[in-house]
Amino acid sequence: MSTKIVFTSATGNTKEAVELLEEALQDLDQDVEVFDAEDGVEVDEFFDGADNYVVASWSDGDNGEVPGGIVDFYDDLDGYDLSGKKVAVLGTGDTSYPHFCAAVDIFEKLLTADGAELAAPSLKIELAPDDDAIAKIKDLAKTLADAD
Ligand SMILES: Cc1cc2nc3c(=O)[nH]c(=O)nc-3n(C[C@H](O)[C@H](O)[C@H](O)COP(=O)(O)O)c2cc1C
Repeated sequence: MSTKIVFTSATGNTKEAVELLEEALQDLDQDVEVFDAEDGVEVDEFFDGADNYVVASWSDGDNGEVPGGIVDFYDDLDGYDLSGKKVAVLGTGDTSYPHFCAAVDIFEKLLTADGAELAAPSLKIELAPDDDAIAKIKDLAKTLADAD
């Protein structure tokens, strides 16, 4: 099985979560490709050639927004046909904001509206991954590896 991951991270928490997911998938003999959204990954190139697709983002704005680093990707996804694609969403956030991990909810809504199927429940992580979050990331990797 293969997984492509696109992420955005400003201070490193989401990047760390993505690196942990990449390692966990590789430990399960999965093929993994990771893309930083700030490098300008195109939606049609990203959603091609893998079994699973993961979108990972931190949350920005007082009421929760998609960060600037991944907003072009987000905008291009609006109305895109993702039927038949298996996706998962993860994000880091801060529970002191009114909408914890808002970008996770925003992406989950858009991806499913585009017809994608959730391969795993969305994963929300408080700031940098702690032991509990690391265990959940490993569970996510296992779910993705087992998805058919
Ligand atoms: C300007 C700003 C707005 C934020 N808004 C939210 C928010 O609405 N919800 C949330 O859960 N976290 C919010 N956060 C917290 C970040 O999402 C959190 O620190 C995250 O782990 C940063 O990820 P990164 O290290 O990958 O950049 C905000 C942080 C900043 C700086």
